[in-house]
Amino acid sequence: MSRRDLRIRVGTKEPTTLSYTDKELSIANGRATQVPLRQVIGVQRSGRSLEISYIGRKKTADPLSLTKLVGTAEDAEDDIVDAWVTTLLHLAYEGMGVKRGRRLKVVINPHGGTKKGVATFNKTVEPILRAAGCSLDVIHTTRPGHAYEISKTMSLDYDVMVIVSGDGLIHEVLNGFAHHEQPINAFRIPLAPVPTGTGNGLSLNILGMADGFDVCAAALNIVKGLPMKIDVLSFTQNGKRTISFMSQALGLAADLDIGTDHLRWMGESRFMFGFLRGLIQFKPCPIELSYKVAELDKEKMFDALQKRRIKDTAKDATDPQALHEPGTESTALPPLKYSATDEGWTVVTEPLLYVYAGKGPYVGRDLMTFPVSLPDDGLIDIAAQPVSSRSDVLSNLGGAPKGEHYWRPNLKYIKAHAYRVKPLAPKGAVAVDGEVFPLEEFQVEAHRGLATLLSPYGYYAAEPPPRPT
Ligand SMILES: Nc1ncnc2c1ncn2[C@@H]1O[C@H](COP(=O)(O)OP(=O)(O)OP(=O)(O)O)[C@@H](O)[C@H]1O
Repeated sequence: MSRRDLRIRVGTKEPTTLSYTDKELSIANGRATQVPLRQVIGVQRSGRSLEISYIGRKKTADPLSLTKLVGTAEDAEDDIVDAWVTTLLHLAYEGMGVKRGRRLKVVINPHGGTKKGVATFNKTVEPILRAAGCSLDVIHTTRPGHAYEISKTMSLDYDVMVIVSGDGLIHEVLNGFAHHEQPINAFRIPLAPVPTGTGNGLSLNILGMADGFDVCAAALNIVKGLPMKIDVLSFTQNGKRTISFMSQALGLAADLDIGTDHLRWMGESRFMFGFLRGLIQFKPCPIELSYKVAELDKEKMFDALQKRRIKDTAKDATDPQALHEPGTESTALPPLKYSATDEGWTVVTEPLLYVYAGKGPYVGRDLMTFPVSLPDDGLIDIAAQPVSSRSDVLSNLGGAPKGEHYWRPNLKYIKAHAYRVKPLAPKGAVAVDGEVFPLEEFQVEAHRGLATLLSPYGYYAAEPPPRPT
């Protein structure tokens, strides 16, 4: 038996042989189960008794869940058991660049989504975090704006900020960080969402469509995810700067978020309802859009995304020096770089039905609005739909869940350093990360790699739509 094998007796059954490689733990008792070491989260040991905790699927089609394998190593000396456990845990944590026993600040919105945040956290998420030896400091929000205050004033000696809610609370937390007395250090604390809201776009972007709503996958990301730097955007209106991490929506796109609040019972379908309602009205949005162009060629943007997904990005992304632009080493929020009077703004002259701008592929379950968005290119993706026919727009909409609208020639897709919007009529609204702002002149620019997420992959997990043949 190699030093990596250990026989334990589980209950009265035949002995189970446990063995590990650098990649996985194998559990064999008649049939063998392989558990990737990334999914092994903890071992409790008392003498020769062991409790091994891991996240897995009981059957292939089952959701992820926490399993605790309890047994006694009857025929091994204490020090053999000790060495076996120590090496296994080392491979499952430090060997993957992950610190054991992360200190977590956990913010839960009891009113997010279907109001199951607290129950879900207590029943499913917390046991995983405890089994992984994390320390928890849990706060339930009591009102809108509470998460903003918490993150604005919190001590920065946490390894992770866990947010149990939807995208609205993430927006609040990032704005709290922006107003923290040490904003740059606050933004260095990685965020890890647990999807219990109505809109969980960030969770989809981190975990992908298959796992994006799986709170066990989210819990595993809290325990084992690696830091991934992301750009955040400054939305500036009337001299006031708001941090936006996901989207700004105008025209038909704003109809998704605005005026559908009373339809929360519909869950995410309310966004589709809003879109269809806007489509029936089919009004161009009364704005002038101008941008500082970085790229207009969809082929090149797609290739850049593919390259990014191939290389081992988690390593690059964890190196803060690689991504922070000069100037962000200071403790203050980076200053704005662009103004209306600069040279080099491109003005869009044709009428637009909607403008959707932001970061991260998914903005919701049925909408992969920015399929080629990169976490840290320092650029804003803009999808602008010129006024064409309803059937054209409907075809684009049909492909939106998988981002297929991206390749349609009648959709303008721009990567920009910054953009500006000037209203041409006094009425309307802009939705910033789902929050309503008046349609008054505003500017948006990107801050490269300013904030941090935990990610299993080191890149956004959305599958971009294939290039049409
Ligand atoms: N205790 C509370 N009572 C009422 N509202 C709260 C409470 N705590 C936080 N909120 C507010 O709930 C809003 C929605 O939160 P969040 O986005 O996380 O959930 P959601 O269900 O996905 O909502 P949305 O669809 O607006 O994104 C936030 O703007 C936040 O300010």
